[in-house]
Amino acid sequence: MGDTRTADETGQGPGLPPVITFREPGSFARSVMAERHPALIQQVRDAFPYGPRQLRALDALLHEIAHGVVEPLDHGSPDRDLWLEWGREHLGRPWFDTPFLWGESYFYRRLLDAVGYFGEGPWRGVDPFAPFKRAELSGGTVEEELRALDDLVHLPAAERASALLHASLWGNRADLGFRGPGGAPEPAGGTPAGGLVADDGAALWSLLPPGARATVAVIADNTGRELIPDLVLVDHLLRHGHADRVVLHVKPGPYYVSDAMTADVADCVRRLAGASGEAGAIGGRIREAMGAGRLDVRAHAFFCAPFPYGRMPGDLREELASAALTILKGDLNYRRLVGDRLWPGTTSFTELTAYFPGPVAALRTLKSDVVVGLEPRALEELERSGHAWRTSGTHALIQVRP
Ligand SMILES: O=P(O)(O)OC[C@H]1O[C@](O)(CO)[C@@H](O)[C@@H]1O
Repeated sequence: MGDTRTADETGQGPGLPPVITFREPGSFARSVMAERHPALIQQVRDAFPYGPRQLRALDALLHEIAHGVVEPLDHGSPDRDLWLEWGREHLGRPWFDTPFLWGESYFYRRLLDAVGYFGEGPWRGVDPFAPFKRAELSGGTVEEELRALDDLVHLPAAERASALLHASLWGNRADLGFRGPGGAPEPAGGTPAGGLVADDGAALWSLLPPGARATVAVIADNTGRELIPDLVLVDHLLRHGHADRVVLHVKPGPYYVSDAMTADVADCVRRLAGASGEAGAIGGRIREAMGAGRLDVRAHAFFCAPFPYGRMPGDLREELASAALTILKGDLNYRRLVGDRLWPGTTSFTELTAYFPGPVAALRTLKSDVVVGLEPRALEELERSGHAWRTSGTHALIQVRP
């Protein structure tokens, strides 16, 4: 069957670089659908004593991805109609023909259907990724990272601020989906293996002068080893007057394995508050800030939608417009911010994000092909390195559009 979709529907409009799909043999996106997703289904299958219904549904999803076409959500799924609309151009076609952003997002939604997350039965509301999140939170690495906070207490404020910003940035490398079977190994030792390919850190701090009574929005990404340093940074912003109020945006449901939901925020705050030393003090202050409404948690449905932020609904746009700065964490949020396309690496970050309702800062380790805003010389050097710098999580960036 020929492709009868219009340029708009495929996202391959004139003048724009191609939208990334799973089609390209050897591409990173293809490996996500062909290797990572099947491995993840197996991990979830192993982690729970599911009944025959869930096991059959997981097997069917696995088979559908490899051999079938994209099927709609189950009858009775609360958002079936929404996804019928969102998937109008993709349902009924092979999974590998769908855009990377849409297909990956829909995969996670289908996984929730398979395990009965939205169903009427006993598995309703059981986060299929909870065991992985729990193991990370109670593990030795988090323990060490919490203890390391004691070393920062006596640093001058500016140095501490920079250290906390970098901890939040590199926390994005600790991504459970990324580390799973089929994923690249995590660089050892918790220290950054590459460097920053762009560093607008100074511009970020200049947008948050102490005493400005600003609201800062943080669009969170992963829980655990990423959300903990995010919360530590939030505490610093509130405590040192860089922000008067912080709104932390999380996902309304399980997504991309380790993405933070409200329940995960609660677990991370509990983990902090239960620790000794500076970590415990920070946990106590975060609880207080939440109780006083200085730290608000929101879970807008759009954060699990398969679209770039250019399509954000009016209420979210209005909310972000009122922030002095939106800090946007992680790789997926970056793809949604600039558009999941094969942009030339020197494309202007400022121009691509001009539509965003207010000043925005992206904090991201590189875990997919999309990257913009690089200096031509830096890009050349990276390309010459022969290293998988775009996808291996060894490099990171801080990019700001004031
Ligand atoms: O948690 P992050 O930083 O958004 O990373 C998620 C990234 O991992 C992947 O899901 C691949 O496993 C990418 O497609 C995605 O951009």
